[in-house]
Amino acid sequence: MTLQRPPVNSLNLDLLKEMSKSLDEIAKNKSKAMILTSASPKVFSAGLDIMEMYKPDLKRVEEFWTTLQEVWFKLFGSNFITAAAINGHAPAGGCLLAMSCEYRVMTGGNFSIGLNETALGIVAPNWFMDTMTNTIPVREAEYALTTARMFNVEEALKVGLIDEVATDKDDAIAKCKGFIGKFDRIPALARSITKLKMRQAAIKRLQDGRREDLNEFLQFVQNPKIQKSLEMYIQSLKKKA
Ligand SMILES: CCCCC/C=C\CCCC/C=C/C(=O)SCCNC(=O)CCNC(=O)[C@H](O)C(C)(C)COP(=O)(O)OP(=O)(O)OC[C@H]1O[C@@H](n2cnc3c(N)ncnc32)[C@H](O)[C@@H]1OP(=O)(O)O
Repeated sequence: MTLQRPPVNSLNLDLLKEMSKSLDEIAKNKSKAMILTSASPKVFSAGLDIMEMYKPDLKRVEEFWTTLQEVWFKLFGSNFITAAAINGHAPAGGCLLAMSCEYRVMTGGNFSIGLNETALGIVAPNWFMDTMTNTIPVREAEYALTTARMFNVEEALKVGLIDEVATDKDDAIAKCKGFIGKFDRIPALARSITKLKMRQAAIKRLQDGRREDLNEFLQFVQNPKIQKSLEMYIQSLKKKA
Protein backbone atom coordinates (compact mmCIF):
# COMPACT_ATOMS: atom_id res chain seq x y z
CA MET A 1 0.00 0.00 0.00
CA THR A 2 1.61 3.22 -1.14
CA LEU A 3 0.59 6.50 0.47
CA GLN A 4 0.31 9.14 -2.22
CA ARG A 5 -1.06 12.44 -1.01
CA PRO A 6 1.43 15.18 -1.86
CA PRO A 7 3.21 17.02 -0.51
CA VAL A 8 3.64 15.16 2.80
CA ASN A 9 1.01 12.37 2.99
CA SER A 10 -0.75 14.11 5.84
CA LEU A 11 -3.66 11.95 6.95
CA ASN A 12 -6.91 13.72 6.13
CA LEU A 13 -10.37 12.14 6.16
CA ASP A 14 -10.24 11.13 2.49
CA LEU A 15 -6.85 9.42 2.77
CA LEU A 16 -7.91 7.61 5.94
CA LYS A 17 -11.10 6.39 4.24
CA GLU A 18 -9.05 5.10 1.29
CA MET A 19 -6.68 3.33 3.67
CA SER A 20 -9.58 1.79 5.54
CA LYS A 21 -11.08 0.52 2.27
CA SER A 22 -7.73 -0.86 1.07
CA LEU A 23 -7.16 -2.67 4.37
CA ASP A 24 -10.60 -4.29 4.00
CA GLU A 25 -9.72 -5.42 0.47
CA ILE A 26 -6.39 -6.88 1.60
CA ALA A 27 -8.17 -8.81 4.36
CA LYS A 28 -10.89 -9.98 1.97
CA ASN A 29 -8.61 -11.13 -0.85
CA LYS A 30 -6.65 -13.23 1.65
CA SER A 31 -3.33 -11.58 0.90
CA LYS A 32 -0.49 -13.09 2.88
CA ALA A 33 1.11 -9.74 3.66
CA MET A 34 1.12 -6.02 3.12
CA ILE A 35 4.00 -3.56 2.87
CA LEU A 36 3.15 0.05 3.72
CA THR A 37 5.27 2.71 2.05
CA SER A 38 5.11 6.18 0.54
CA ALA A 39 5.31 7.62 -2.97
CA SER A 40 7.17 10.66 -1.63
CA PRO A 41 10.98 10.60 -1.81
CA LYS A 42 11.36 12.18 1.64
CA VAL A 43 8.20 11.85 3.72
CA PHE A 44 6.58 8.58 4.81
CA SER A 45 3.72 10.52 6.41
CA ALA A 46 3.60 13.88 8.23
CA GLY A 47 0.93 12.43 10.54
CA LEU A 48 -2.56 13.74 10.97
CA ASP A 49 -3.57 16.58 8.68
CA ILE A 50 -3.55 19.56 11.01
CA MET A 51 -6.11 21.28 8.78
CA GLU A 52 -8.68 18.61 9.78
CA MET A 53 -8.35 19.76 13.39
CA TYR A 54 -8.13 23.50 12.80
CA LYS A 55 -11.51 25.31 13.00
CA PRO A 56 -13.22 21.99 12.30
CA ASP A 57 -16.71 21.17 11.17
CA LEU A 58 -17.93 19.00 14.07
CA LYS A 59 -19.54 16.28 12.00
CA ARG A 60 -16.50 15.92 9.75
CA VAL A 61 -13.97 15.95 12.58
CA GLU A 62 -15.94 13.23 14.37
CA GLU A 63 -15.82 11.10 11.22
CA PHE A 64 -12.12 11.94 10.86
CA TRP A 65 -11.31 10.59 14.33
CA THR A 66 -13.50 7.49 14.11
CA THR A 67 -11.93 6.66 10.72
CA LEU A 68 -8.47 7.01 12.24
CA GLN A 69 -9.52 4.62 15.01
CA GLU A 70 -10.83 2.20 12.37
CA VAL A 71 -7.61 2.32 10.35
CA TRP A 72 -5.67 1.54 13.51
CA PHE A 73 -7.94 -1.42 14.40
CA LYS A 74 -7.57 -2.79 10.87
CA LEU A 75 -3.80 -2.29 10.65
CA PHE A 76 -2.67 -3.05 14.21
CA GLY A 77 -5.16 -5.90 14.50
CA SER A 78 -4.74 -7.40 11.02
CA ASN A 79 -4.51 -11.16 10.41
CA PHE A 80 -2.13 -10.65 7.51
CA ILE A 81 1.57 -9.86 7.95
CA THR A 82 2.41 -6.16 7.93
CA ALA A 83 5.71 -4.37 7.32
CA ALA A 84 6.54 -0.70 6.81
CA ALA A 85 9.14 0.50 4.32
CA ILE A 86 9.68 3.92 5.86
CA ASN A 87 11.27 5.96 3.09
CA GLY A 88 11.22 9.38 4.77
CA HIS A 89 10.11 11.34 7.83
CA ALA A 90 7.49 9.71 10.05
CA PRO A 91 6.37 12.11 12.80
CA ALA A 92 3.33 11.54 15.07
CA GLY A 93 0.54 9.79 13.12
CA GLY A 94 3.16 8.72 10.55
CA CYS A 95 5.06 6.97 13.34
CA LEU A 96 1.78 5.46 14.59
CA LEU A 97 1.15 3.84 11.18
CA ALA A 98 4.69 2.45 11.05
CA MET A 99 4.53 1.13 14.63
CA SER A 100 1.18 -0.53 13.91
CA CYS A 101 2.98 -2.81 11.44
CA GLU A 102 4.96 -5.83 12.65
CA TYR A 103 8.30 -4.88 11.10
CA ARG A 104 9.90 -1.60 10.14
CA VAL A 105 12.70 -0.88 7.69
CA MET A 106 13.76 2.76 7.34
CA THR A 107 15.90 4.25 4.63
CA GLY A 108 19.09 5.92 5.83
CA GLY A 109 19.33 9.67 5.44
CA ASN A 110 18.44 12.71 7.44
CA PHE A 111 15.00 11.39 8.36
CA SER A 112 13.30 11.23 11.74
CA ILE A 113 10.59 9.19 13.38
CA GLY A 114 8.74 9.52 16.68
CA LEU A 115 5.70 10.71 18.57
CA ASN A 116 6.23 14.45 18.98
CA GLU A 117 2.79 15.34 20.40
CA THR A 118 3.96 16.85 23.71
CA ALA A 119 6.08 19.39 21.80
CA LEU A 120 2.80 20.62 20.28
CA GLY A 121 1.16 20.79 23.71
CA ILE A 122 -0.88 17.68 22.90
CA VAL A 123 -1.21 14.47 24.93
CA ALA A 124 -0.95 11.45 22.65
CA PRO A 125 -4.04 9.23 23.05
CA ASN A 126 -3.64 6.00 25.07
CA TRP A 127 -3.68 3.82 21.97
CA PHE A 128 -0.78 5.80 20.43
CA MET A 129 1.13 5.15 23.66
CA ASP A 130 0.10 1.47 23.73
CA THR A 131 1.32 1.08 20.16
CA MET A 132 4.67 2.54 21.18
CA THR A 133 5.04 0.32 24.25
CA ASN A 134 4.22 -2.63 22.00
CA THR A 135 7.27 -1.61 19.94
CA ILE A 136 9.96 -0.31 22.31
CA PRO A 137 10.56 -0.85 26.05
CA VAL A 138 8.17 1.01 28.39
CA ARG A 139 10.97 3.10 29.93
CA GLU A 140 12.19 4.22 26.48
CA ALA A 141 8.61 4.94 25.42
CA GLU A 142 7.91 7.10 28.48
CA TYR A 143 11.11 9.04 27.91
CA ALA A 144 10.41 9.46 24.19
CA LEU A 145 6.75 10.46 24.70
CA THR A 146 7.38 12.99 27.47
CA THR A 147 10.33 14.60 25.66
CA ALA A 148 8.63 14.47 22.21
CA ARG A 149 11.73 12.67 21.02
CA MET A 150 12.24 12.47 17.29
CA PHE A 151 14.72 9.66 16.61
CA ASN A 152 17.17 9.75 13.74
CA VAL A 153 17.59 6.48 11.84
CA GLU A 154 20.53 5.20 13.92
CA GLU A 155 18.79 6.07 17.20
CA ALA A 156 15.56 4.44 16.03
CA LEU A 157 17.46 1.25 15.19
CA LYS A 158 19.27 1.22 18.54
CA VAL A 159 16.05 1.56 20.58
CA GLY A 160 14.15 -0.96 18.41
CA LEU A 161 11.73 1.54 16.92
CA ILE A 162 12.87 0.25 13.54
CA ASP A 163 14.24 -3.21 12.79
CA GLU A 164 16.57 -2.57 9.87
CA VAL A 165 18.12 0.27 7.89
CA ALA A 166 17.97 0.26 4.08
CA THR A 167 19.96 2.10 1.45
CA ASP A 168 16.87 3.19 -0.51
CA LYS A 169 13.19 2.41 -0.99
CA ASP A 170 13.80 -0.68 -3.18
CA ASP A 171 16.16 -2.06 -0.56
CA ALA A 172 13.60 -1.28 2.17
CA ILE A 173 10.93 -3.19 0.27
CA ALA A 174 13.33 -6.09 -0.35
CA LYS A 175 14.12 -6.21 3.37
CA CYS A 176 10.39 -6.15 4.24
CA LYS A 177 9.93 -9.07 1.82
CA GLY A 178 12.77 -10.85 3.63
CA PHE A 179 10.82 -10.47 6.88
CA ILE A 180 7.63 -11.74 5.25
CA GLY A 181 9.57 -14.73 3.85
CA LYS A 182 10.42 -15.82 7.42
CA PHE A 183 6.83 -17.02 7.74
CA ASP A 184 6.99 -19.41 4.80
CA ARG A 185 7.55 -22.33 7.15
CA ILE A 186 5.36 -21.17 10.04
CA PRO A 187 1.70 -22.23 10.06
CA ALA A 188 -0.34 -19.11 9.23
CA LEU A 189 -3.04 -19.63 11.84
CA ALA A 190 -0.55 -20.08 14.69
CA ARG A 191 1.25 -16.93 13.53
CA SER A 192 -1.85 -14.74 13.31
CA ILE A 193 -3.36 -15.95 16.61
CA THR A 194 -0.05 -15.30 18.37
CA LYS A 195 0.15 -11.80 16.90
CA LEU A 196 -3.39 -10.97 17.94
CA LYS A 197 -2.90 -12.34 21.46
CA MET A 198 0.19 -10.12 21.82
CA ARG A 199 -1.87 -7.10 20.68
CA GLN A 200 -5.19 -7.98 22.34
CA ALA A 201 -4.84 -5.82 25.47
CA ALA A 202 -4.22 -2.64 23.46
CA ILE A 203 -7.04 -3.44 21.02
CA LYS A 204 -9.48 -4.14 23.85
CA ARG A 205 -8.54 -0.93 25.64
CA LEU A 206 -9.57 1.16 22.64
CA GLN A 207 -12.62 -1.00 21.89
CA ASP A 208 -13.85 -0.48 25.46
CA GLY A 209 -13.00 3.22 25.55
CA ARG A 210 -13.70 4.14 21.95
CA ARG A 211 -16.52 6.61 22.67
CA GLU A 212 -14.58 8.20 25.53
CA ASP A 213 -11.53 8.57 23.30
CA LEU A 214 -13.68 10.30 20.68
CA ASN A 215 -15.20 12.61 23.29
CA GLU A 216 -11.77 13.58 24.58
CA PHE A 217 -10.69 14.36 21.04
CA LEU A 218 -13.83 16.42 20.35
CA GLN A 219 -13.32 18.41 23.54
CA PHE A 220 -9.71 18.89 22.57
CA VAL A 221 -10.44 20.31 19.11
CA GLN A 222 -13.11 22.63 20.48
CA ASN A 223 -10.80 24.14 23.10
CA PRO A 224 -9.95 27.75 22.10
CA LYS A 225 -6.41 27.47 23.53
CA ILE A 226 -5.75 24.38 21.41
CA GLN A 227 -7.12 26.17 18.37
CA LYS A 228 -4.72 29.06 19.01
CA SER A 229 -1.78 26.62 19.31
CA LEU A 230 -2.80 24.87 16.11
CA GLU A 231 -2.97 28.22 14.33
CA MET A 232 0.53 29.12 15.48
CA TYR A 233 1.83 25.69 14.51
CA ILE A 234 0.33 25.95 11.02
CA GLN A 235 1.95 29.38 10.62
CA SER A 236 5.32 28.02 11.74
CA LEU A 237 5.10 25.18 9.19
CA LYS A 238 4.20 27.62 6.42
CA LYS A 239 6.95 30.12 7.40
CA LYS A 240 9.47 27.30 7.16
CA ALA A 241 8.53 26.77 3.51
C1 LIG B 1 -5.99 13.74 27.63
C2 LIG B 1 -6.38 13.22 26.29
C3 LIG B 1 -6.13 14.20 25.23
C4 LIG B 1 -6.73 13.69 24.00
C5 LIG B 1 -6.30 14.54 22.87
C6 LIG B 1 -6.79 13.91 21.73
C7 LIG B 1 -6.24 13.95 20.57
C8 LIG B 1 -5.14 14.78 20.11
C9 LIG B 1 -4.06 13.93 19.61
C10 LIG B 1 -3.77 14.17 18.19
C11 LIG B 1 -2.59 13.36 17.82
C12 LIG B 1 -1.88 14.03 16.73
C13 LIG B 1 -1.20 13.35 15.85
C14 LIG B 1 -0.56 13.98 14.68
O1 LIG B 1 -0.16 13.30 13.79
S1 LIG B 1 -0.51 15.69 14.61
C15 LIG B 1 0.52 16.05 13.21
C16 LIG B 1 1.92 16.11 13.66
N1 LIG B 1 2.79 16.26 12.52
C17 LIG B 1 3.80 17.10 12.52
O2 LIG B 1 4.03 17.81 13.48
C18 LIG B 1 4.63 17.13 11.27
C19 LIG B 1 4.68 18.49 10.68
N2 LIG B 1 5.41 18.49 9.43
C20 LIG B 1 6.75 18.45 9.36
O3 LIG B 1 7.46 18.36 10.34
C21 LIG B 1 7.33 18.52 7.99
O4 LIG B 1 6.34 18.94 7.10
C22 LIG B 1 7.92 17.20 7.47
C23 LIG B 1 6.95 16.03 7.58
C24 LIG B 1 9.22 16.86 8.24
C25 LIG B 1 8.29 17.35 5.96
O5 LIG B 1 9.10 18.48 5.80
P1 LIG B 1 9.23 19.14 4.34
O6 LIG B 1 9.41 18.10 3.32
O7 LIG B 1 10.28 20.19 4.48
O8 LIG B 1 7.81 19.76 4.05
P2 LIG B 1 7.18 21.14 4.60
O9 LIG B 1 7.38 21.24 6.07
O10 LIG B 1 7.70 22.27 3.76
O11 LIG B 1 5.63 20.92 4.34
C26 LIG B 1 5.07 21.00 3.03
C27 LIG B 1 3.65 21.47 3.16
O12 LIG B 1 2.90 20.53 3.92
C28 LIG B 1 2.27 21.17 5.06
N3 LIG B 1 2.23 20.21 6.17
C29 LIG B 1 3.25 19.60 6.75
N4 LIG B 1 2.83 18.77 7.71
C30 LIG B 1 1.49 18.88 7.75
C31 LIG B 1 0.47 18.26 8.53
N5 LIG B 1 0.74 17.35 9.49
N6 LIG B 1 -0.81 18.61 8.31
C32 LIG B 1 -1.12 19.51 7.34
N7 LIG B 1 -0.18 20.13 6.55
C33 LIG B 1 1.09 19.80 6.76
C34 LIG B 1 3.19 22.36 5.33
O13 LIG B 1 2.49 23.35 6.04
C35 LIG B 1 3.54 22.81 3.94
O14 LIG B 1 2.40 23.50 3.42
P3 LIG B 1 2.57 24.68 2.36
O15 LIG B 1 3.14 24.02 1.14
O16 LIG B 1 1.19 25.20 2.17
O17 LIG B 1 3.50 25.69 2.97
